[in-house]
Amino acid sequence: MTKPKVLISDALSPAAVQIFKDRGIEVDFQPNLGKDKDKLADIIGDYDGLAIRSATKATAKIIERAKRLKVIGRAGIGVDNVEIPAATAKGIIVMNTPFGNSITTAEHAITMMLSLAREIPQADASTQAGKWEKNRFMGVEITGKTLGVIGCGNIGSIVCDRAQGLRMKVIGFDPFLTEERALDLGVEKVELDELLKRADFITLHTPLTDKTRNIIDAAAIAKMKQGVRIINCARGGLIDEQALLEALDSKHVAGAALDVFAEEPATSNALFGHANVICTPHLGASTTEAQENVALQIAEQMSDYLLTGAISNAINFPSITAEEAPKLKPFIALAEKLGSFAGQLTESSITKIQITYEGQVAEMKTRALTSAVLAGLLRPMLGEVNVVSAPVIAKERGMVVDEVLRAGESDYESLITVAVTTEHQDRAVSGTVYADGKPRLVDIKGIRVDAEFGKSMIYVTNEDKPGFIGKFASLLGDAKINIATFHLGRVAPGSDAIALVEVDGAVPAELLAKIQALPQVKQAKALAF
Ligand SMILES: NC(=O)c1ccc[n+]([C@@H]2O[C@H](COP(=O)([O-])OP(=O)(O)OC[C@H]3O[C@@H](n4cnc5c(N)ncnc54)[C@H](O)[C@@H]3O)[C@@H](O)[C@H]2O)c1
Ligand SMILES: O=C(O)[C@H](O)COP(=O)(O)O
Repeated sequence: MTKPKVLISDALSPAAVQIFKDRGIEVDFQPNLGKDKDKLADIIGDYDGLAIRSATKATAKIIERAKRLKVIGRAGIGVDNVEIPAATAKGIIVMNTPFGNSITTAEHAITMMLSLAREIPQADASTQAGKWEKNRFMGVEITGKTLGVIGCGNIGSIVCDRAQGLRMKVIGFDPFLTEERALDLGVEKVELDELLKRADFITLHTPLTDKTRNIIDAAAIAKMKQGVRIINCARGGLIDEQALLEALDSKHVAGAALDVFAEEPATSNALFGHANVICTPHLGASTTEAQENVALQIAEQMSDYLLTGAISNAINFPSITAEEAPKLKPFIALAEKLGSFAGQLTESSITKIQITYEGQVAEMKTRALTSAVLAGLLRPMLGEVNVVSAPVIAKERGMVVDEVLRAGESDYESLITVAVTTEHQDRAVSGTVYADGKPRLVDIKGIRVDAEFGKSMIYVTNEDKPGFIGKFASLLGDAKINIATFHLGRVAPGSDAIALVEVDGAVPAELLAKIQALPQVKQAKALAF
């Protein structure tokens, strides 16, 4: 067998090079190559593995040229620099190291908060310039102050712990934070508006998703206390930078500490030079310890995959063997989509997930399928959850996951049902795979349907009364949204009904609001698969 060949195109710790060599893998270490996308595109065709940090953008264009690439390994957490659908379409595994730099990044957020409270960078620059401006710098104490943590996952929860050590009162907003987990963390669980209203300091620790983009915008800032200080060591797009600038100018926001920016590398930014802004160039994960951790871990994971086929911490595929793969593949897609369907409809903490496998699918590797359901379910909230970490995350968050296996009890050869219990409601959705290998939705909340999962869909629950379909279709027509497929179902004439409509293109928020306002409509949601 020829030796697999790996390219390291970012500044990983050299520890990774040694691991690859020790495992018998040829390795090419070009720490600055990631910044030169043309050169990367020219040479990527020679490699089986690509190891990166955040500087390399593994775009669809690069992936297209990666003729023999089998694995992209991210030595770190965020994989927003990898076009996952493009990699998945080519069968390239994308893996990360979800925990290796969490402590270091949490420490950076705390450092930024303290620097902000005492204006350390500004005072340092002034002192070293020989100004001795003792009266210019008047800090604030953090003891007894309220810290609002938005996103209490791996990093956020470490920040909560450290802040309590600094005698702060910690309040947290995270839709996936259960009361039990909040109690364990010693955090008061609050809604976002309350956090914005009460916090003296606000720190962000969510992934960048459609739901979190610009979570701190002008409207959110308007709800904050006068003199609030904001820290962002997560992702740039979480803050509307223009709105922040205006709030800093008006002194509504007393200071901001930013490690990440809407556009990176951030060599110019409207916030640069503001007296109350302190910045670092995406240094959250930059400690010797964290870089050793993530480099060693990614090199081991990539070597395992290239040499033995074992998969761990994959974002886009569960751990399965080569023999199992072809049979499982369509059911994995079904499981992820059913989970995603349920996840996109869920707005409060999930307490229980029951997955029932009936017929032939009950004899397959249901653990992998359950992981795929959980990854699909959690991803709309958590962004970078993968099939390996999804069960751990679900457990950590106090979600009970039940698998039920039944041999040949349904009308279908194979049927998967995902039932989700939240603090407020129960919801079940079932699907199957037909002979064409495509996943289908066959039951939603006990209502029979037969629908494929479209890229962009509108899901409506309504009262089965005359007039709804006409009004609904005209709203779409007025918005110039083309209907691709239309599926209706109901419990009984005149009772609860659903409409599941595939449309061409994204669903604008204004259109959704108009659908929601129709008299027969109980709920309208835009879904993406
Ligand atoms: N600055 C850096 O160098 C650096 C280093 C590592 C990670 N990061 C970034 O930090 C962020 C957090 O990483 P992590 O490892 O803690 O991730 P995580 O997945 O463990 O935690 C993210 C948390 O955000 C929560 N969340 C999702 N949507 C939310 C919403 N709308 N409102 C509030 N909470 C929401 C999730 O429930 C989850 O608990 C990520 O964006 C990651 O890419 C940055
Ligand atoms: O997501 C991450 O792990 C961080 O953003 C760190 O990115 P870096 O490896 O480029 O420092």
